[in-house]
Amino acid sequence: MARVLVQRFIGVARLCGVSAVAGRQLVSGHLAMSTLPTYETLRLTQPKEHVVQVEINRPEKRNAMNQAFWREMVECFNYIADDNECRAVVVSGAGKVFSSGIDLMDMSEALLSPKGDDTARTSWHLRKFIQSYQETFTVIEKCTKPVIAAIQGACVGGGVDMVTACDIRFCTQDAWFQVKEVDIGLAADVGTLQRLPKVIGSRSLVCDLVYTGRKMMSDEAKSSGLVSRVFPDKASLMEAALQIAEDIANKSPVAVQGSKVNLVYSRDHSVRESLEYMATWNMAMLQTDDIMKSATAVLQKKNPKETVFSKL
Ligand SMILES: CCC/C=C/C=C/C(=O)SCCNC(=O)CCNC(=O)[C@H](O)C(C)(C)COP(=O)(O)OP(=O)(O)OC[C@H]1O[C@@H](n2cnc3c(N)ncnc32)[C@H](O)[C@@H]1OP(=O)(O)O
Repeated sequence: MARVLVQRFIGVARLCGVSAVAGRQLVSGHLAMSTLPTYETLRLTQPKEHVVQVEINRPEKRNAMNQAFWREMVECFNYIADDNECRAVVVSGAGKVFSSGIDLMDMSEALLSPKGDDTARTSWHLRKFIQSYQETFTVIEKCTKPVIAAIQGACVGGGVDMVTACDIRFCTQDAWFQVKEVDIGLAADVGTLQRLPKVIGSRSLVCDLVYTGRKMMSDEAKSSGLVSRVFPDKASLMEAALQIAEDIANKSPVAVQGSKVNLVYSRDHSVRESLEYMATWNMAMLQTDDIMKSATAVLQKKNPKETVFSKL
């Protein structure tokens, strides 16, 4: 029976022009890559085919999020969202910590002393400013490519806002997390209060962390579900993060990115609404050639790397 199915799939796959080409496209021993943009605060590299690594690159300031960072993240993720070579993203921090949160020495004047002709106008501008900072992390969620956060050392304030917008979180044993906004006199306003309760199940724990600003160490981060895996050091963390990114990038981008879109949707809607959305989504996406390619590879017990999917 299995053989008949394999032959049937192979027959149809041939008709569809599917070729199970082995290996990746290497150019003189290097992965072929499109030119990645350069930024002041972010370093983009392509460590594996179809994988982009976004590294916050201010290690001497513990990757504090200065004004350039808040702007560049939006540019960077809009670029990645449109880059059909990229199928998975790893975000990380250069040096010994992931991020120390907002740059306390480079906070925008729009935040510290908002201007306007009266209270309404001042508030209006401040609201727009806050929304623009919210977009810095919402772009991670809007980007249909899965984003894996690799966290070492401190992940403070804005760092927590950032990683809660990611799809998968891994950390090192020495990692710690701190929703520190109350300590600088504000309610966290760029994602933590909205996303953290959906990431970790316990509302009591969320309130405990948010109201006290205490540190949560990696073991508690793991037991609460904030991170799914803990590694002894940064080297093993990065290896695992890049490996899972590569595994994801080897699969059908139609299947993976459709899954992300629908997971994000279902987090914010009822099961009934989400099933409706899914049915409408898949009435188009089920017509992809990727199903035939993937099913043929499964039946032939091929390594997923051997199946080549066209760009999305
Ligand atoms: C609309 C607004 C939305 C956004 C809100 C966001 C809010 C937040 O993010 S609240 C959290 C603010 N962050 C902090 O309170 C953390 C402050 N930093 C630390 O606690 C420590 O630096 C840390 C534990 C992260 C690391 O400690 P370590 O001993 O390894 O380094 P340091 O010697 O302290 O720092 C080295 C240099 O980095 C500078 N630096 C560190 N954090 C920040 C920061 N958040 N902003 C600006 N600069 C930072 C520090 O001053 C040192 O610089 P230098 O003296 O020039 O060497």
